[in-house]
Amino acid sequence: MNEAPRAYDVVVVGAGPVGENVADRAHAAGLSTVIVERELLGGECSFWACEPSKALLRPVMARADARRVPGMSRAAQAPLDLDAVFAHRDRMAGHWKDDDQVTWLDSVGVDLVRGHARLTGPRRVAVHTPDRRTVLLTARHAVVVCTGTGTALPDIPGIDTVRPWTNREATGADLVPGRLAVVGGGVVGVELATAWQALGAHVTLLVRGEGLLRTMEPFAGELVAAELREAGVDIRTGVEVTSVERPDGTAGHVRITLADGAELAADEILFATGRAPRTADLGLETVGLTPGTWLTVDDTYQVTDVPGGWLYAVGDVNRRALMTHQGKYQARIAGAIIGARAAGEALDVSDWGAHTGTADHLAVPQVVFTTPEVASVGLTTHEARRTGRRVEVVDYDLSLLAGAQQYAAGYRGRARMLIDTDRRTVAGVTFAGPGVAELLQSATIAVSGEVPLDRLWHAVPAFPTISEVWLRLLETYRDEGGRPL
Ligand SMILES: Cc1cc2nc3c(=O)[nH]c(=O)nc-3n(C[C@H](O)[C@H](O)[C@H](O)COP(=O)(O)OP(=O)(O)OC[C@H]3O[C@@H](n4cnc5c(N)ncnc54)[C@H](O)[C@@H]3O)c2cc1C
Ligand SMILES: NC(=O)c1ccc[n+]([C@@H]2O[C@H](COP(=O)([O-])OP(=O)(O)OC[C@H]3O[C@@H](n4cnc5c(N)ncnc54)[C@H](O)[C@@H]3O)[C@@H](O)[C@H]2O)c1
Repeated sequence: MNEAPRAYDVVVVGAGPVGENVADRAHAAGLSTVIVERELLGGECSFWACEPSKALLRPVMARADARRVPGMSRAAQAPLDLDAVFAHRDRMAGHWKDDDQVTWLDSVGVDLVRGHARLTGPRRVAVHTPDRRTVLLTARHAVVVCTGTGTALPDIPGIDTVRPWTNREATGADLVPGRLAVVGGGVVGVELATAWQALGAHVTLLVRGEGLLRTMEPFAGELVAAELREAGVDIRTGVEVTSVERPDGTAGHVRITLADGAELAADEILFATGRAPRTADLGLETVGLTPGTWLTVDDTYQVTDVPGGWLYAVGDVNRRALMTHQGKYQARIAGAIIGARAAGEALDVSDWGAHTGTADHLAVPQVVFTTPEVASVGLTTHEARRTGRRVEVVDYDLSLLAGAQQYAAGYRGRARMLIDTDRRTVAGVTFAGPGVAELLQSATIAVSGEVPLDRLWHAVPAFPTISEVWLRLLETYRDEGGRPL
């Protein structure tokens, strides 16, 4: 039975990390707000992506570090305690329960409707609830779509018969497969190959291109590939999976055929082949959009092809920067924008202004949790070439740092800084090496703050830490200049 429509200022669809933050900010701006969720509040990140994957990787990375510390190396040779690792993962995934998020949502004054939401026209949303009711919602100011993404499975013969792993199975499994094939050499592929190899699987990484982590500086993928190989991962580059099947039925192994006719067998196959927007069953056709497509937005997160300025898309679903922290940044800005527009206030839409998304394309920080870690922000040389930016490139070998030698015997790592030649500011930084993740915020501040090089000389890194790389990069630039692209 349908109830009478409930009117709110703001209707948020999807309670992943991004939807939760949009709702919080909209409510904080004085707007009545409801959020709709069909699975668990907290979304992919909390239960099947960031949290469980990092929980699986933390012991792996700590053991890799310990193995390089003199005096600890022998103690760190033991296999991982799988029960303890999985118990940690289960805890970090909140045991796949969202009670804490419900309590939090309640505390910030946002209403919750559980069920599957679909647009039914401008400013209108119908929610089909688990108890088969339809709740109708209308929005006075904004509907904000934060429905995220799911694994984009390639259209390969047999794929629907082999029970392929996606990020959900690969972050939630309790049993270690004997042989795991991972398709895709992006972030998900390399992180989960790292985790499952260390947990005891024999991992084969099937990569279409010529290297790993192709959107980052090439040295990052090379360092990660070298360590994966040392750990026993069979990396095959330049290969294309053309079909998959379980010849002995669902319990048997997966036979994987490659474009060159080669075959291999695995117990499970993980597709880490990118993401697809969750917009196929969202009623997009009722507002003139095509179901299943990404939602293109302007810098205020309004969907560009929908008139009236009431439809926003925030987080993964707008494809600007598919990371939790970046989506939450967008959520804070979008909440402020919706609040300001509702109050009739003027918007500050200049770059880095309060009402424009800037960091999600000019200063996107990312950490890849592998051994070694990779951390990058801002431009890469590839991006600089593509966009025609005038930059100079400065490289430094991290193993030369006293801090790196203290950190680990035989430390291997590298850093690259891109200097904007005209403005003499830092346009991008990439670090690859053990322990570099926590260095990243220093680089993010330099890039987003557009800190002049002359002032960076006064930001003195402590001795002996890996952060002395900042000083060495500046000295290299002073003494040798940067290499123009
Ligand atoms: C394996 C893996 C590891 C990752 N690790 C990291 C990491 O370490 N750091 C990082 O920053 N990012 C990481 N990411 C990316 C991160 O998970 C996403 O960027 C983030 O989850 C996006 O948040 P979101 O709120 O936009 O979408 P989601 O988290 O996908 O949430 C969307 C929510 O909308 C709900 N929903 C969808 N459609 C409807 C509907 N019609 N009605 C009602 N509800 C609906 C869904 O159920 C879901 O709860 C990882 C991704 C993967 C796959
Ligand atoms: N630590 C983190 O911040 C983190 C961790 C995991 C995921 N993420 C985010 O999640 C998103 C998704 O990650 P992802 O690794 O799935 O996507 P991705 O786009 O980064 O990488 C997918 C890879 O799969 C390859 N591929 C696509 N189709 C293929 C096919 N048919 N056969 C072989 N290879 C194929 C692509 O060429 C690409 O290299 C990323 O945007 C990433 O930012 C972030």
